[in-house]
Amino acid sequence: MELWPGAWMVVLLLFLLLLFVLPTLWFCSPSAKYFFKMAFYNGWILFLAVLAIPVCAVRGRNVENMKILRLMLLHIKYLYGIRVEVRGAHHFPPSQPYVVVSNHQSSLDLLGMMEVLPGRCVPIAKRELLWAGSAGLACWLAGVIFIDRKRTGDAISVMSEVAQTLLTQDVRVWVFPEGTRNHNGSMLPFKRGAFHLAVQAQVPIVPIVMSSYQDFYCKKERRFTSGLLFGIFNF
Ligand SMILES: CCCCCCCCCCCCCC(=O)SCCNC(=O)CCNC(=O)[C@H](O)C(C)(C)COP(=O)(O)OP(=O)(O)OC[C@H]1O[C@@H](n2cnc3c(N)ncnc32)[C@H](O)[C@@H]1OP(=O)(O)O
Ligand SMILES: CCCCCCCC/C=C\CCCCCCCC(=O)OC[C@@H](O)COP(=O)(O)O
Repeated sequence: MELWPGAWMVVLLLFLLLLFVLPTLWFCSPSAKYFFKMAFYNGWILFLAVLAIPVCAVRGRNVENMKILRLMLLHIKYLYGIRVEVRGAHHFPPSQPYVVVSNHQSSLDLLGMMEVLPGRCVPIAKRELLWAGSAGLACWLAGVIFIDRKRTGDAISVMSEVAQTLLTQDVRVWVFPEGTRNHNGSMLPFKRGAFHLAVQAQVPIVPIVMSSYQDFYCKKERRFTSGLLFGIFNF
């Protein structure tokens, strides 16, 4: 197929325009910067998941695969200039099943979570994440537990099974008891599942708090800067 001779010129002009417009937006518009950073965050995780899938598939669905995901995600904080400070990590019980409960501000929590994720620990996630392309498959291979939040009965029976698995397969579980992301500076009332789980399995609860992202990230204001710290306090 022959291209119309002026077509190359148009393509070149569009390319130059992009070359000029994108950096201008990046430096002049905090909202555009926010969108680029979030788009790259999701896109990069989807890409990393593509790499992780064949490695994890060797073992099949296995909680040990979570180590692979963790190692693959640890560098993201450097890309975003986020320094993660962990305090009190020694409070993790050394070697026994337990339920970690932590606050949930945004998908950036993944960075803090990966920083401290103990061995053989899997998060409980909303079922929709299973359909998030490569990330969903990687999560499934790493043993992430999916619950359908719209069907309380089903979610409860999944969690009762988890209570058994916790003990028989020496697994730890990470639950966001608020049940959804909440970035308004306070905490939502807790859902009860994590606590039923700990009682049913007779295991301790380990609370973790990630400090507010307000200094460097705010979805409402479309603001996402870098170089600021968030701490994780485990007490
Ligand atoms: C490289 C690629 C990498 C990819 C990334 C990898 C990492 C991915 C990380 C992903 C991170 C993703 C992060 C995410 O996706 S966060 C979103 C998903 N997580 C959650 O929803 C948190 C867990 N939710 C719960 O625990 C809720 O309680 C559930 C969902 C179970 C029900 O919620 P619901 O709102 O419907 O109701 P309710 O809590 O008011 O409870 C209702 C009633 O049921 C009773 N009840 C509850 N539970 C139990 C039980 N177990 N046994 C017996 N009874 C139980 C309870 O006492 C109450 O009864 P009563 O007291 O009023 O009489
Ligand atoms: C081919 C299909 C492409 C689908 C593209 C999907 C894009 C998503 C890509 C990557 C996702 C990265 C994994 C992020 C893990 C954190 C997930 C998360 O934070 O889920 C939110 C959940 O806790 C609460 O959900 P809601 O606040 O109730 O909502």
